[in-house]
Amino acid sequence: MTPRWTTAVLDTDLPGGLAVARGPDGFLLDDNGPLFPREWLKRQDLTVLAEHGIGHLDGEPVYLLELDLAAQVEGCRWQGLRAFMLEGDHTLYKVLGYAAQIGSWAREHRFCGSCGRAMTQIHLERAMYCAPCDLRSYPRISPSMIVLITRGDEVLLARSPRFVPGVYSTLAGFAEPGESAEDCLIREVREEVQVEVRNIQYLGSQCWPFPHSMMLGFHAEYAGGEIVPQADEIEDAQWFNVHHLPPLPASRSIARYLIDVYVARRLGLAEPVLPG
Ligand SMILES: NC(=O)c1ccc[n+]([C@@H]2O[C@H](COP(=O)([O-])OP(=O)(O)OC[C@H]3O[C@@H](n4cnc5c(N)ncnc54)[C@H](O)[C@@H]3O)[C@@H](O)[C@H]2O)c1
Ligand SMILES: [Mg+2]
Ligand SMILES: [Zn+2]
Repeated sequence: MTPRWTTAVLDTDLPGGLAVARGPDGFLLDDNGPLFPREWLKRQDLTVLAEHGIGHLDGEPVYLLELDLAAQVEGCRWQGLRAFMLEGDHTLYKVLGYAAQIGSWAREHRFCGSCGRAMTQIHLERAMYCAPCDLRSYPRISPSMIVLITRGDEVLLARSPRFVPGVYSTLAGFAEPGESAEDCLIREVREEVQVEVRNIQYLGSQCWPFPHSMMLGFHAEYAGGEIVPQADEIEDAQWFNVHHLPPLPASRSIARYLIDVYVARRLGLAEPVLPG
């Protein structure tokens, strides 16, 4: 089956297509959603920092207008990416997640990180270029490990002070230079709860565009230690029985998938599918 959405670097000199506008408050939206005829959108009073051709949705070229300010457009409002993740068409969320990552990269790479001069877009390549330094800057992706630790019928879940009240999730953390995925996982688990793990199994990955994580999801068995939550980062961490789970993360997140897979295996239910 042909996918509905494919990314591509499109020529911004060509006319036509659809476009999304992204500003400090998220994406512009009207009753038809966040995709507008591009020529119409460009006639609105918007301060465009950068324009990028980002791909094809149902065969139509899609462009991104990255804005400096959130303008008022009649009949339209602004909505953050998280709201698109939580509900609505998943393919549309994928388009917007990609647009958000390209938008923040374009915004943050207007100037060369080495010499400070203005950079230019390389034609038909997703890279910004500084000629004097011969430096290319590509979109930033941050590998992050996420792990469900289990002990028989129990799963180790924690909450960060940033979470919605009551919600508990799996442990996660960013890879540091010099680490393998497994090194990072073991370090993060030690830092966040002072627990040791074994039998690390990779389950799958997910793009998490908040702002640019690539989540690598694992299952690990408990190997030892008493839970000691990391000050400031972890508000609470506990073992929960699979029959008595607390409120869990959003159903489209890989955190939720890791929990649902284990619960399904434990209870002999059908396994869930990881949303891409
Ligand atoms: N998709 C999911 O289900 C899911 C669930 C949980 C966490 N996450 C994501 O996983 C990522 C990591 O989780 P965390 O917040 O617990 O990370 P973490 O445990 O590494 O702690 C966050 C800290 O890491 C540092 N940091 C921030 N950005 C960084 C980067 N790009 N590289 C290295 N260090 C960085 C900062 O000091 C920040 O305070 C976040 O993007 C988070 O949103 C996704
Ligand atoms: Mg963490
Ligand atoms: Zn330079």
